[in-house]
Amino acid sequence: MTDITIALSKGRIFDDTAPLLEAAGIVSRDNPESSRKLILLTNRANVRLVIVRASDVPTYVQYGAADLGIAGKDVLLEHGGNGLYQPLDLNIARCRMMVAAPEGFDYDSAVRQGARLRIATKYLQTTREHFADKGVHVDLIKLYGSMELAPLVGLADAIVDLVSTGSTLKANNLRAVEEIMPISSRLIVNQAALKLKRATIVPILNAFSRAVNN
Ligand SMILES: Nc1ncnc2c1ncn2[C@@H]1O[C@H](COP(=O)(O)OP(=O)(O)OP(=O)(O)O)[C@@H](O)[C@H]1O
Ligand SMILES: O=P(O)(O)OC[C@H]1O[C@H](OP(=O)(O)OP(=O)(O)O)[C@H](O)[C@@H]1O
Repeated sequence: MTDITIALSKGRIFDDTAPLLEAAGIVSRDNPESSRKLILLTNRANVRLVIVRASDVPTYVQYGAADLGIAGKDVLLEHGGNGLYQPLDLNIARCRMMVAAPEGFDYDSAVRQGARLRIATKYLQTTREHFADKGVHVDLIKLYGSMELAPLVGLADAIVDLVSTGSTLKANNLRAVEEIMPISSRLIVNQAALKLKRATIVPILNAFSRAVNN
């Protein structure tokens, strides 16, 4: 029996993936919210889940430490996608990558006038590319979270972050001023594993695909 390892982050990705895994006949024996275990066994003796940071999922799959993984498009763009197949958009963890600025900040004028903007973000590659395409000069400030704070304390003029309901922006007197792209999570596969473990992996991919399209 071929062993399969699937890398997932806990929280929204695990929660939204659990029904898809179930459709593929895979049920975790533990809940990562209540367990401190990082390797979770499943009802299938040959399938295990590993729980990693969302932004680490592509790395585990790239190096073959996991055969499959679930990662947001935001994370995949920052990683670059080396060594990965991305066969399926799972349509889960949907949100939008946006530029956001304080309520009073005239973003459109600043861009029109060619001002050099200071942008705080966790998403350096995507942000750099977005503003380069627009021909806007930006100074990027790398943060790892709580981006919404940066414009409030003078660290940046604006941020690039993910927005879903908009309540985090609203709570911090920010508003979305530009959409960069819609985001959802994809199933990713190690390229070598797909060749070597094809007979085990393809039925899992097909079951995910059927569950997503239902
Ligand atoms: N508010 C949101 N609504 C829906 N999907 C979201 C939202 N925020 C993030 N996501 C998506 O879910 C994925 C996982 O988010 P999660 O909050 O679990 O990790 P993270 O905190 O962004 O990453 P890390 O732990 O590596 O810093 C993100 O990569 C993104 O694709
Ligand atoms: O528009 P909203 O529905 O308010 O969602 C947006 C928030 O969601 C994400 O954070 P998350 O909840 O993942 O927190 P984290 O970045 O600290 O993990 C994102 O970084 C925003 O802060």
